[in-house]
Parts: sequence; structure tokens; C-alpha cells
Amino acid sequence: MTQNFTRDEVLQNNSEESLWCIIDSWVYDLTEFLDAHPGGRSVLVQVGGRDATDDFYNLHRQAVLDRYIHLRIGSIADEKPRVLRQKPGDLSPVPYAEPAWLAPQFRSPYYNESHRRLQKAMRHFTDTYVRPEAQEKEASGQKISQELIQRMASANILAMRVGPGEHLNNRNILNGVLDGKDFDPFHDLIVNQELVRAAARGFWDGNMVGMIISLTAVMHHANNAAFKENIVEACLSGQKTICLAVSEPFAGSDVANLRTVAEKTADGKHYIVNGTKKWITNGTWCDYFVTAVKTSTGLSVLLIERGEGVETKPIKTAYSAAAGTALVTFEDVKVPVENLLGGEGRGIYVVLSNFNHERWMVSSASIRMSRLVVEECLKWSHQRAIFGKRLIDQPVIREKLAKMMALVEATQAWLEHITYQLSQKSYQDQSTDLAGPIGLLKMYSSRCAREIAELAVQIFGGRALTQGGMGNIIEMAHRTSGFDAILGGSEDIIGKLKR
Ligand code: HEM
Repeated sequence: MTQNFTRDEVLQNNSEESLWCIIDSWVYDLTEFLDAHPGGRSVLVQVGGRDATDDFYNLHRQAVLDRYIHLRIGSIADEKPRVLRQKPGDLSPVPYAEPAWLAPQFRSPYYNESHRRLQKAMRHFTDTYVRPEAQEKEASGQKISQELIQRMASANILAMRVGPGEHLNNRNILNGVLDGKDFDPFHDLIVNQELVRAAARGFWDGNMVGMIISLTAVMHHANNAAFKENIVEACLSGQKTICLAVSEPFAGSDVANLRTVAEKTADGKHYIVNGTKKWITNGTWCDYFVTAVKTSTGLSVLLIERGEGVETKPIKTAYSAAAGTALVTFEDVKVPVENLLGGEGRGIYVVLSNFNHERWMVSSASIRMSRLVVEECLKWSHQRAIFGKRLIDQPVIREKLAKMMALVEATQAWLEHITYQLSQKSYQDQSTDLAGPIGLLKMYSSRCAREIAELAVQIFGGRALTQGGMGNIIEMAHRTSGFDAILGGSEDIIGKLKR
């Protein structure tokens, strides 16, 4: 039961001894909060006893009120809140905040009921479990918790993150919303795009991106069935973590010129590995490293387990340490020959085999993050008043918003077109026909993401430069949107792919 007050009663409480205000028909007692308010006490004293709804929303996001719910003491009798509240799992009512297929007025040929069920369940899961932890870990730079990994493993979200394939057969997804054998590229798209909404770029990479880009090498190229099953099960059940170790200080995208060496022992039972890997996503904490090495016959790929001679050091990056980006050194590391993935000297095929999925994933994440930026800008433009008008009433702002919306809609439509091609083609045909289009999509969507982030900074002004408060998502997107032009192959190189 909330207590009801009249506006006159609130008005009596207008001094520092008892300071109340009204926000969206709710009554807040700010007396004890005066000294703790991050915006200072004087601004609160100025609104003592008054309706502070406009002042509040001119500066804060709704989530602030949820965080300080204990300050709420009641509501104004016969008045109803006007601000819409979203519950975990809800779609956003903001125009263009959701991909068109989720808008009730549009139809799409690509999505069926199973996609809608999965979207709903993933949205609820992300809002409830992923987003709160992502925000916390993004700020603290800590590793994702084992509890969340375990929760994702039990719901088979870890298995979905690797993409469609036999590993999903007989898996019950998110308490029965989907049978794993029906999982297709559009389900994959949904999982990716929903998880991005946690709005924490470092954490997004920390949330098993290493596994997405490396475990497929074990699934498709391990030469021993029992070995493969062990590794895949350990990773999909959340007990072990795995990452891809290809790039090096001397050779980033230039995979053919790596310097990490693997020499076979005289008895032919082991390789001895020496070398350094750089920018290894999740490397700081991983148990397994899918590692590109030079053997006497050319480029090869080995699964190396953390142990004697393997050292990892975190690299400070422009995004959060929650990504676990590492420098990895191998010094006389003894690796059994059974850990060879693919044939010796045929490592290029192993490395290339996952690039299409990785680049497609990077694009889908980048496009969804851009949409989140658009949503933030639309909300802010309606909340924020300046020069006596809301931002949305200024033509210069509306023009920016129109540009941003068009870029997001166009890239999502292209992404869905390519996702449809993925759903129709064999793996072999995907490799032949889609490497070029996916490369171009990644190049273009990462450029659009940077443009959208730049425009958003102009809309948010100084707030886009600070990591807390209203502009935090814009600050994060602006700082990190350029990464997608580099990860999974630099855009200058993949832009050269012809078809
Ligand atoms: C229940 C009432 C309020 C709560 C819980 C609250 C909480 C906060 C918090 C957490 C911040 C830090 C930035 C952020 O996270 O957004 C902040 C900043 C601020 N608040 Fe409040 N606030 C309240 C009411 C008000 C009101 C009524 C005003 C103005 C009359 C005000 C003026 C400010 C200012 C000027 C800042 C600094 C904003 C900036 O960085 O741009 N606050 N407040």
C-alpha cells in the first residue's frame, strides 16, 4: 500500500529539515539524501515541496529512480504516472528501438514462432541476469562470474553462441522454447543481438567471445573423437574456457607470416611450442588456446592447454578489462600430437573456417549496439529541453536522428538478407559465396556504427564524454565502435574480398 498525499501536503515539506518533491506523481523524501546527491544539495533544495518531474528527466535516466526507490514515500492522490516503465523482457516502445520484425505493424518473411519465443526468452534472460552483471563488471574490469557462465550453460546459451550445428542436437534451450536441432542462423542472430543489449562492450567480448571463435576449430577439425567430445563438453558445460590465439606482435591479420614455432620431438609424440600471441580475447583466464603455429610443413593449429610454459598477461585496452584481452607467451610448451587440429601444414583452412561466422557475428553485434544508441538518442531528445524547446523539436537534431535511423535500418536489412543466405547454403557454399558479402557487411556496418556514435555524441554533448549518468551508453559506443573495424580481420583487408 502506498501512502497518498495532496500537493499541498508536499508543499509544506520544503526546507532542509524536511525536503520532499514530486516526480511523475510519486512523492520522494530527499531530506536524508541531500548530502549524498551526486548533483549536489542546492539543486534539490531549489525543488523542495515542488513538482520536479521536468527537472529530473532533464538530467537523469529512469533507472536512477529504480536504484533509489527507498526514497519514495508515496504518491499524489488521484494522479497516475505518465512515464512508461519497462519490465525485464519487455520490448521498447521507442520507435526504431527494435528491429522491424518485432514491431507489430510489420511482417517479415524470415522469422517464425520459434524465433519469437527465443527472442522473448533471451530478452528476459539478458535483462534479468546479464545486464546487471555486465554493467558491474564493465566498470570493475573483472571477469564474468562462474555463476553466470553456469546459468548460460544450463540454459544452453553457451551452446547456441557457437552457432548452428550438431552440438545443439538433443539440447533443450531455455526451458523448452526451442529444440536444439531446429536452431538456425536467425536464432543465432537473435541470441547475438539480444545479448548485446547488456550495453557493455568489454563485457560482451568477455562473455565467451573467445569460445565462439575457437571452439568450432575443435568441433570441425579435431582428429580424435574422444578428444573432441571432452573439450567441447567441458566448454559448453561452462567448466572450461577456450580462446583463439592467432594474432602476434609481428603479424595481426597477416596470418601466413606468424612466428610462433612448433617443433616435433624426435619420438614424434609431441610438439615443443615457442612464441608470443597478442590481443587474445579472453586469454587472461582461458584454460585452452586454439593456437596458430609454424610447423616444418607450414601453418598448423594446435590446441594448447594452460600449464607449464604458458603465461598470460592482461593488456590494457581502450575498453574494459572485463574482456580479458591478453598477451600470451609459450616457452618450450610440450603439446601432444593428438592436439593437432586439421592436418599438419593445413592450418590456414582451420583458421579461415570460422571467419565467416565471426565476421557475421561482429556485424550483428555492431548493428544492434548502434540501434541501442539510436534508442538512447530518441529518449534523450524527448527528455532534454534546451533554449526553451525539447531537443526533438530542433530541426538540426531531427536531421541527425533520421540519418542514424536510416543507417541502422539499412544495415539490419542487409544483415537479415545475408543471414537468410546462410540458412540456405551448405557450409561449403557459404565459404565460396558469402565470404565477400560478409566481409563487406562487416566493413560497412562498422563504419556506420562509428558515424552513428559520432552523431550521438553531438546530441548528448558533454554527457557523451562521461562514463556515468545519462550519456554512459553513448560514451561506451563512441569509445569502442571502431574496434569492429579491426576484430576478425581489419576492414582494409576484408574490403578487398571480391565476392
Ligand atoms: C529522487 C530524486 C533524485 C535522485 C535519486 C537523483 C540521483 C542522481 C544521481 C544518481 C546522479 C548522478 C548521475 C546519474 O546517475 O544520472 C544525479 C545527478 C544530478 N542530479 Fe539528481 N537526483 C534526484 C533529483 C534531482 C533533481 C530534482 C534535480 C534538479 C532539480 C537533480 C539534479 C541533478 C544534477 C544537476 C546532477 C548532475 C547531472 C549531470 O551530471 O549532468 N537531481 N542525481
